[in-house]
Amino acid sequence: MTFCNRLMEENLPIWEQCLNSAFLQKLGEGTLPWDCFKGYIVDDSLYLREYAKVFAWGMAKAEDMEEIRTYYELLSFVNEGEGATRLCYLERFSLTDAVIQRLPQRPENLAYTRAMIATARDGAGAAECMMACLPCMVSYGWIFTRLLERFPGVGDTPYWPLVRDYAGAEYRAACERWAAFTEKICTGLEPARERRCAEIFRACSVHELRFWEMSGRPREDI
Ligand SMILES: Cc1ncc(CN)c(N)n1
Repeated sequence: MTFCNRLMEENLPIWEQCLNSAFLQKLGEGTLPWDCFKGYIVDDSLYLREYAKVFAWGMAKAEDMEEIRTYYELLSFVNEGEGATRLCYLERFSLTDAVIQRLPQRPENLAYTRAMIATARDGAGAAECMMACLPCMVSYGWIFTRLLERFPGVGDTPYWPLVRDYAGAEYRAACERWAAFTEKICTGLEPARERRCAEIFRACSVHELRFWEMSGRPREDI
């Protein structure tokens, strides 16, 4: 089994808990309070801004152009794809990106992005950087594919554009590319560094869970 497949398998119980969170279950059923969804979109837009900085650290420490191009591709996928859906939702909430950029991240969100940025900044190189950002990418692909299987009716809810982004073939193909790149840079790591990488992957999977739990509560400042 590849290193990435092993990490994903080990972290599936945490991703299951994400899928079973009140937020995602209600989203699938179409009963999620609009206020909670609004809070999620705002926090996630702030999260994606901070997430971009993880790649900046990756680029700053890169050893060759292929690595830089990979971070660049990841960043533009996140910015143009995920960012675009969030902008559409913000418009539906009569909010603008400029307004929400001044809002604080909620504590669970801040703890997550701080940990990711510190990992990429202080890590030895690409392996640690990818460990910090991979759970974000691949857990969403896994979760939303299962969500759509469990709740096919989600296609008739206002949450469909979000679900479609992550349950689709394009996102799956992108996750496979990123996992393949990660596999390449993690092949042959010495055991202590491999263990450290597995710890980062797990810690970020737990941060994902905390983010979903947080999203079950509405923000009070919008
Ligand atoms: C918190 C979080 N985690 C993951 C994703 C999907 N890249 C996201 N948009 N937000």
